[in-house]
Amino acid sequence: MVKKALGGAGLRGQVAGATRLCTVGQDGSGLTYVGYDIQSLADQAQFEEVAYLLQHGELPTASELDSYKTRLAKKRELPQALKDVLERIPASAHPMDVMRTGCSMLGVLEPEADFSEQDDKIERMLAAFPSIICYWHHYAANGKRIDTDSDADSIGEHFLTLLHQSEPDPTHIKVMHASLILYAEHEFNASTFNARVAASTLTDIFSAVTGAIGTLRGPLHGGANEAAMEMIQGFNDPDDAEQKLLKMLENKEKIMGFGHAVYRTKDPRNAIIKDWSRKLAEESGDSKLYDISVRCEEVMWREKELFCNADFFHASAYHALGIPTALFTPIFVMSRVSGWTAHIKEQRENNRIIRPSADYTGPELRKFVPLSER
Ligand SMILES: CC(=O)SCCNC(=O)CCNC(=O)[C@H](O)C(C)(C)COP(=O)(O)OP(=O)(O)OC[C@H]1O[C@@H](n2cnc3c(N)ncnc32)[C@H](O)[C@@H]1OP(=O)(O)O
Ligand SMILES: O=C([O-])CC(=O)C(=O)O
Repeated sequence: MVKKALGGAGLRGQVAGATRLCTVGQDGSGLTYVGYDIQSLADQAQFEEVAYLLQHGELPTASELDSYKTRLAKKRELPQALKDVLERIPASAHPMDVMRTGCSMLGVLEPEADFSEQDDKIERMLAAFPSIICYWHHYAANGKRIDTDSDADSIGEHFLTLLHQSEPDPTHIKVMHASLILYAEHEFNASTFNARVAASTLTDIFSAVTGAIGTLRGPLHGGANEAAMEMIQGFNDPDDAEQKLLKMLENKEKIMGFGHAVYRTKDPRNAIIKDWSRKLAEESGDSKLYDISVRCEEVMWREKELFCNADFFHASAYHALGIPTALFTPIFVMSRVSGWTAHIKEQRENNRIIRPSADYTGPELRKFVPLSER
């Protein structure tokens, strides 16, 4: 008898472990990081406070934050051997492949000898990831070898400084803080679960994060911000967006940036990034993509009761910051590495190898037929 494959249900709703790091979709506490509501964190905190919270379980005091940021700033520079590898990655590569390769190479050059080094390695990845993507971006585009150090006060500012090779607008730095906070952590999403499975084998932290980057890359997960951008750029105006969306829905196409595996009526991160996208549109006097995005949101809710997830309004917001579309998902990596590594630490604290069972759906026992008789 052929049984129904559980995998087809995507393990939806099944509890696969415990975490103190995050709630997703719980009534009354939709999204919290270590007990703090996402709205208050995105409104009031810097990303570094949130990264510290995830790593250490408490918000930092002013002096703890100061020394944390000083340590991170000292870890931005890349070793020459890593720059050499980045220079060999072709300009045609996807930046997520660059992130995956860069993370893996960092683990080759500066391996985690034992778990006592984990906090140092986590800080290294947080600090170095923006440098990795920007170094490759400039070298691949025009052969320019940028300085990967900067005087920036934060990870978001460092990224914008390296990307644009100029001092960022203060509003843009605030958007980066909010965006990195929104993307930092989300319980047992696919990439985090991947990181925990890897960690449960007691592998090193770079291997676990490298796997998570590969998982985040897919358009059903982190890659949706890039895919959403490609879609909305194909719409001329809100009416055109509505017509084309209706056609896509008729053709049963997936609309990127909509829907969620856990949330049923809204993603609490959407209102926050949507608000930033609106402010950026007002500030620049160019509201085309914002207006198109709002119409998409209306049509999707009206037609399918599907709502924007964290990715959808990130597309227009990042575009307004002058960020190339292919770099959208690498920014997600720069942020989510804080959540992945917090989960890796949590897994290591109380570890047992993660090894579920499968419901067998193959043939009954068969007699082996030798090659010559087949
Ligand atoms: C940060 C993040 O990773 S957030 C997620 C980013 N991903 C995307 O934006 C990609 C587009 N969205 C999707 O593919 C899905 O909504 C997922 C992957 C996020 C969640 O998938 P699921 O948990 O399987 O979705 P769910 O069970 O709610 O789907 C219900 C129905 O709505 C449909 N649906 C869900 N999302 C969409 C969408 N974006 N466009 C069109 N239809 C959709 C499903 O196909 C399904 O239809 P069916 O019953 O006829 O098969
Ligand atoms: O939780 C999920 O399945 C996907 C998601 O929104 C995230 O990882 O931020």
